[in-house]
Amino acid sequence: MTQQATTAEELAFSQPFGEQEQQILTPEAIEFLNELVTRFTPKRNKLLAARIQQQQNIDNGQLPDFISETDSIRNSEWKVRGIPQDLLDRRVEITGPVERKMVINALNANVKVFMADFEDSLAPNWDKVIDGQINLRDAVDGVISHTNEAGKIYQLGPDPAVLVCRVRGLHLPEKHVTWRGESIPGSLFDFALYFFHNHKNLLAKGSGPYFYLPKTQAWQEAAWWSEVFSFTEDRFDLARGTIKATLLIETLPAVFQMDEILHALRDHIVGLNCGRWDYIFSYIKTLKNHSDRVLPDRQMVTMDKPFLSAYSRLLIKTCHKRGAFAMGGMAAFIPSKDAGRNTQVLNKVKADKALEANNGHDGTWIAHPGLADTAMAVFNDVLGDNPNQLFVTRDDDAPITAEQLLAPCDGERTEEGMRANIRVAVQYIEAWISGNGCVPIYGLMEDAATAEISRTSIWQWIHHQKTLSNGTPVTKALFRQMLAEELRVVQDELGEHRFSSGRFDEAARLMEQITTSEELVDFLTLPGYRLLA
Ligand SMILES: CC(=O)SCCNC(=O)CCNC(=O)[C@H](O)C(C)(C)COP(=O)(O)OP(=O)(O)OC[C@H]1O[C@@H](n2cnc3c(N)ncnc32)[C@H](O)[C@@H]1OP(=O)(O)O
Ligand SMILES: O=CC(=O)O
Ligand SMILES: [Mg+2]
Repeated sequence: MTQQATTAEELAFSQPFGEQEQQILTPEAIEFLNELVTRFTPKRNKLLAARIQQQQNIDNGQLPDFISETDSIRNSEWKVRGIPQDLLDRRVEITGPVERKMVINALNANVKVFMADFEDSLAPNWDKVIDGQINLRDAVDGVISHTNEAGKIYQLGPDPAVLVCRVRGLHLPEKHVTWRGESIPGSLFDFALYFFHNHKNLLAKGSGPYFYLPKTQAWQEAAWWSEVFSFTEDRFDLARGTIKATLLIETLPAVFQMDEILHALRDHIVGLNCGRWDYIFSYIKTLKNHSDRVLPDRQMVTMDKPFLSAYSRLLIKTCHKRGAFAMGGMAAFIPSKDAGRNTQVLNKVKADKALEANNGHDGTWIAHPGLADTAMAVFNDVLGDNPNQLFVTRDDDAPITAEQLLAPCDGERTEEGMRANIRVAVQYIEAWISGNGCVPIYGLMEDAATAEISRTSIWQWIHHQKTLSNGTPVTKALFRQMLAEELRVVQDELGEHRFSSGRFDEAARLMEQITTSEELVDFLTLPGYRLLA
């Protein structure tokens, strides 16, 4: 094992370079990473600072709105550069963390695209991000295989899904690599390494370096990505527009800037996606000081609620006007081994996907291969012989207003809802700090986005002194009492062995801190990352 302290100018690596690192962190790859970090980190830091400024305005009473300075972009005619052949039909996309077996299963599923995730579903400990890069490289090379403990061999089938890599959000650092003494942006780490190791082979087989960009809050962030992509294309002598991105509209500020985002990235963008779970989290976070917009129990906040329906319809309208895809999002249900319950799950998924397809979305997300046939059948029905629904312009939809996008969501806040939020958030945090970023809890897929909704809901209910439907005021004391009680419930559910060998004390401590703090903690993954290897 070689200890690699510093390399290429100023990047410093805190981890030893073992066999895995040596495959991915080659001198040439580091040189490219170093160029990106040096060139683009200062601007990224300014963009994060601008988020804080924007949030202060909203905290002081302003509501998010469309921007008047960019009227000309919204009101003029233009289109995005174009969509590559292998992305023209993406009616069902599976998502999942970049673990070896799951990568193979996802690529073999009955889907068009696999979104390989370094973000919401990955707890980015060092080994996992390096391993994830190796897995994706091997998948692109067509040589990925895996043998499980029972001896079952996993290999790629004949017609794997198109690979799209989701890099970490702009806020997430990669703490094992520093530049000028600061952690480098995780997004640049993921982008640089995936691009460097795969672009040639992807292009050689008629695909390309495709990315999903998460948690954007402003069109200037999209412009930053455009600069990163253009710089990379020039650096590797590739034609402008070779790198393609789909950007998640999953923050409240971003929904007001969709035209501007598409425009800023017009050489590279192929579509936007309704990342509904982060969007709901962002609605809570962005409007955290607005007592008239506190959300009810999490399960009440469904895509047919007016503010979410407006979001989906505006995204479709905006994208299709510009020749870009309008991707739907994730139903968090996962298959059940109980046949009766599974029928219910499939019916719920069917209804959710039918709403999206009938709205005009070009495709949708699933969290589990067991949902592929159901989602595919719904989209096949609506799309017919068309590969997508770019022709659905929704011209008859009345203009969608800021008021509709911000509309308060009706529904009860219940004691059971609050207790469920606690159990879900604590179990998720425990999994995350233990290195597992996506887990099934009570029949739902839970990841960083869904867990954020659970923990910020309680913060907001405390902050605005809301009352539960049984008349009990939500206070810090009530939360602390419930946290202790629900930990015992979790202990009973999981059994003594799992509970005592886990990190539930640390998870509960973190949950207590971020729920009772005066200021809302921006992302649970930031304090969580300090507890991750
Ligand atoms: C809000 C958002 O950001 S959504 C996007 C991020 N979230 C995700 O991507 C969720 C991805 N999904 C998952 O991680 C998983 O489905 C979980 C954790 C929710 C459930 O996983 P499990 O408990 O392993 O499910 P289960 O036991 O039913 O899996 C059955 C098989 O399907 C595989 N599988 C399950 N989900 C996936 C997936 N998303 N991709 C590929 N394979 C999968 C399992 O690996 C397992 O394979 P095997 O039979 O060969 O061993
Ligand atoms: O990333 C997707 C989401 O729903 O959040
Ligand atoms: Mg998300």
